[in-house]
Amino acid sequence: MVWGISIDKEVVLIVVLASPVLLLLWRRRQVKSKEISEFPRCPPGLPILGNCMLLKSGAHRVLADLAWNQGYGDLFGLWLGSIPTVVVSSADLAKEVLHAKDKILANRGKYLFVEDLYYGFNSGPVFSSYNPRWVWSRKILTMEVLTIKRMQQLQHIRYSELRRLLKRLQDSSAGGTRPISVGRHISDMTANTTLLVLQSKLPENAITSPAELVQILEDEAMPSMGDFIPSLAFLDSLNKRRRRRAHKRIDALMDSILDERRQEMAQRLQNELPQDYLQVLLSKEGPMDEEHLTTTEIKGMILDLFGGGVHTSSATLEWAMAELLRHPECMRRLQTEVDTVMSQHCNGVNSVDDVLVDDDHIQQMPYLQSIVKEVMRLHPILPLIFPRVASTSFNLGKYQLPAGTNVLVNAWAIARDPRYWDRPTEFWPERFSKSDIDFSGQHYQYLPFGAGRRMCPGIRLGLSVVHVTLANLVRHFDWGIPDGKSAKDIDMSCKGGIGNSRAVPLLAIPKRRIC
Ligand code: HEM
Repeated sequence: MVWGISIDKEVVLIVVLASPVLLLLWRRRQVKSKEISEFPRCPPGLPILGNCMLLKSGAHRVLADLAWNQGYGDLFGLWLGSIPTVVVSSADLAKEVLHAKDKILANRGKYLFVEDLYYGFNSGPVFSSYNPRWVWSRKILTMEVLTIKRMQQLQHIRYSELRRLLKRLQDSSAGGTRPISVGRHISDMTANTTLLVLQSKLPENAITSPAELVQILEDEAMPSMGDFIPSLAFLDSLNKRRRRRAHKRIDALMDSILDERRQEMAQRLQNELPQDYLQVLLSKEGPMDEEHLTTTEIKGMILDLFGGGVHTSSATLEWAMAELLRHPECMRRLQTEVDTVMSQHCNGVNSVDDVLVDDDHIQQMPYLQSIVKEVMRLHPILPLIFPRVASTSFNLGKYQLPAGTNVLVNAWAIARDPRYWDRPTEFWPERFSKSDIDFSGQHYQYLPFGAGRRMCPGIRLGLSVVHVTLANLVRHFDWGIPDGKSAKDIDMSCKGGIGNSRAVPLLAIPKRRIC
């Protein structure tokens, strides 16, 4: 999910027509805003809607422009309907939000789509409030599910999906003569891989395929007007019905996955069962108490792990391929690094296909690691991280802000800020070769996985998928740009919506390499 609001034109029209009544409500909000002493300066907004229209699409760019070019600076305010919101655009303030005030700001907002499409607040890790149950379930995720050991146990699944991807690229491009949609192929692979690490096999004849599930989450998981102006929630009723229908399909898929495994658990010994995420979670199924996860919580966790794992990795990989196509010198240097490392592992092997680049090889590929860091600097998939919501009043900068304030950290703007980065808008992976900046959430000018207690728990898996897939894509193929186009023609705009995806799908021609 990204912080973009779905606002239909009709809604704006209705708001205008109903403005006399709504103005009364607005006056009440204005009174409330005056009660907050010294709220940071806000850009002008519309009655009732406040600044919602600013966030319609590409919010991170619009907010960066306000901070940098329109004099609003590192900390400014917004009124999203009736919700007081502040936007942070410096590393120091990001540190205050994600480190010093991390506990107060560890809540998520309550969005209608979480009720309709997901399993409600507090059932999955992503949208749960910060509470003891969330702390416990997060511990399960980090200590039992998303561990290095389990990643290693499930490595073979990932590698076999990767082989399938490489074969599909070869086939779909008709042996390197036809352009293919890079992102779609990679997204199919990450969707299959994520479902496989979750539950070891792809559901057969499922009501909803992995690719459809990705599409549903991409289309529907987005805040709507009623989240910010509760009195206008009724205007969202058509979308609500669509989200509920989508939820039914998701729930039927979850039921079939869970039922099948429960049957296996009844028939097989513990050591004969797959060691996947589902097994860890289902082995804790039970009543709502301190030792068990309820069925709804398990479904919520599976959905969040799927949603968290698929799009983030595939969108990052698509950006990476776009940058490499635009910078052939970086592509060549990367291929040389990968070939050099792999030549030490290919003795006696007949074909490049026989050996995949895997996690162990990645350690020996510093340039690959710099490329991935640089791609995530320029194209963080959650450019505003996830909004944090204050559980009590708190101070930020010179302001005392009330409980319920939403805080947006513009990680995209901070990662392009000349105060922290030389040549900030350039793709220049070498910047990381002598730098100690990493993904750990300790460097607040660089936050692709967030920071603090709500930092991404899937960081290891996400990075492994991105590194290993990218290395294999350039090892196995030379990549060309479709006829009549050049590197300059590759559109680098982003679309808004879920994550920071590319607006225009990347087309390229993979030509098999013989090393
Ligand atoms: C390149 C890959 C990935 C990127 C860039 C990424 C990025 C992020 C970011 C920025 C957040 C918000 C952190 C915050 O609020 O401070 C997040 C949260 C989350 N991510 Fe990831 N992620 C990736 C892969 C994964 C994977 C593979 C999984 C699991 C399979 C995953 C599961 C989650 C979950 C469950 C949360 C919510 C954590 C919470 O609220 O406590 N992510 N991710």
